[in-house]
Parts: sequence; structure tokens; C-alpha cells
Amino acid sequence: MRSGFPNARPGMRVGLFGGSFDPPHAGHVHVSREALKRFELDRVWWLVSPGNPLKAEGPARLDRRMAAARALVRHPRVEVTDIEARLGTRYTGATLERMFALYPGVRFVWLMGADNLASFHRWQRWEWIMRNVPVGVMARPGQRISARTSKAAQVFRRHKLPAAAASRLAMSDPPAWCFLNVPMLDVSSSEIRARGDWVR
Ligand SMILES: Nc1ncnc2c1ncn2[C@@H]1O[C@H](COP(=O)(O)OP(=O)(O)OP(=O)(O)O)[C@@H](O)[C@H]1O
Ligand SMILES: O=C(O)c1ccc[n+]([C@@H]2O[C@H](COP(=O)([O-])O)[C@@H](O)[C@H]2O)c1
Repeated sequence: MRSGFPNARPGMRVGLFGGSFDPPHAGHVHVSREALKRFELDRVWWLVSPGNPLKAEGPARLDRRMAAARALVRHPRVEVTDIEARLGTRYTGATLERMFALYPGVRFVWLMGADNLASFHRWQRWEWIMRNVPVGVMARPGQRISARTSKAAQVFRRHKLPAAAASRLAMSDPPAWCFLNVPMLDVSSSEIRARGDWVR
């Protein structure tokens, strides 16, 4: 594998957890652990984004966010990466296309919090994403209803796996998605920034 890219063997189940991580916090660590366990993943890779294409304000510098993420998540099966900056992608559809070509045979799952499912239909090529990668959604405080009633949840309702079948998600052919009702942590990057504990 190219330098700066994590290793994965064909057949491995890898959760891709994209985010601004501006800053990373305990909620990110918590849902990563839950996803590893409940979706029976071998790895979770944090894809620290060069910048969310839907957020008007740019995040803190990538190297700062990478360093903070690495300092926070010390878990043998969670890896922090700047793959999107290396690939020159920031739209998830484009990132996934490149990842499928770079890692043939790896079983990827796209991971996100419930707030992102609620607005998923505004992402570029969101239906393509749903049709090409299994999606694992983790509950987030205040977002369960908006996620369940979201356009993406409605359009793909027939492809939803019950939570009891979460362990099958990575081996399921897309479209397939699963909503995990994990215990929730009420933490967010915006709240940490509002407190002045992380200055961009
Ligand atoms: N407390 C949490 N519970 C569940 N999912 C979360 C939580 N915090 C973040 N996530 C998910 O982690 C991913 C990355 O989120 P992000 O880095 O934007 O953090 P954030 O706290 O949502 O930031 P902001 O408050 O600036 O929007 C997203 O899929 C988001 O839904
Ligand atoms: O591809 C898109 O159109 C798109 C729109 C919004 C967000 N995303 C991705 O969603 C992930 C979560 O973003 P964020 O800022 O909520 O942490 C991150 O990987 C973004 O690149 C992707």
C-alpha cells in the first residue's frame, strides 16, 4: 500500500468514519467502539476531512485535527487517517470510488451519526453511496426521530437491516443500512468550540 495509507487485507471488514473532527471528542471514540463491536468490524478508520463540503466555515488546520484525533483515540483497531487530503477528495462518493479501487476485496462500511442520516439526501451522489456501500448509523441525542423520518431512510426503507442483524451489515450487498440504538453521549464539536476549549 502507498505510504500514508493504512493497510487492509482482502476480506477485512473496515468501518470508514468520516468527519471534521474539529475537535475530536469522546462521542467519536464511543461510537467507534460501539461500531467495532456491534457491526463486528476488524478496523475503524477515522477519515479526517479536509473540510465538509456542506459546511460554510472551514475547520481548523488538518494537521492539528489529526494530532488531536491521534492523541484522543488510543485503540488498537482504530486508525486516524488523512486519506482524503492525500487523494484530493472531499465528497464521500469520490472518496469511496477511490477506496474501492485501492482496496479490492476489503468490506467497507460507511459509518455516521444519526444527524448525518437526517441530511444525507443533500450529499452529492447520496443514492449512489447507498447503493455501493453498506451504511451503519449510530444514534445521537436529539436526532433519532429526524434520522428515522429522513428522506434517505424513507427511500431505502426496504433495505434496512434490523439492529439484531447488525453483525451481518459488513457482509451484506448494498443497499443495506442499519440503525444502532447505542447508549448515547451528548457531546459535539460545536459545543466544545462554543465553550472556547478549541479555537480554530
Ligand atoms: N455524540 C455523538 N454521537 C453519535 N455520533 C456522533 C457524535 N458526535 C459526532 N458524531 C458523528 O461523528 C461524525 C463526525 O462528526 P463531526 O466531526 O462533525 O462532529 P460533530 O460533533 O458532529 O461536529 P459539529 O458539532 O461541529 O457538527 C458524524 O457522522 C457525526 O454524526
Ligand atoms: O459527499 C458529500 O456531499 C458530503 C456532504 C456532507 C458531509 N460529508 C461527509 O460526511 C462526514 C461527516 O462530516 P461532518 O462535518 O459532519 O463531520 C465527512 O466525511 C464529510 O466529508 C460528505
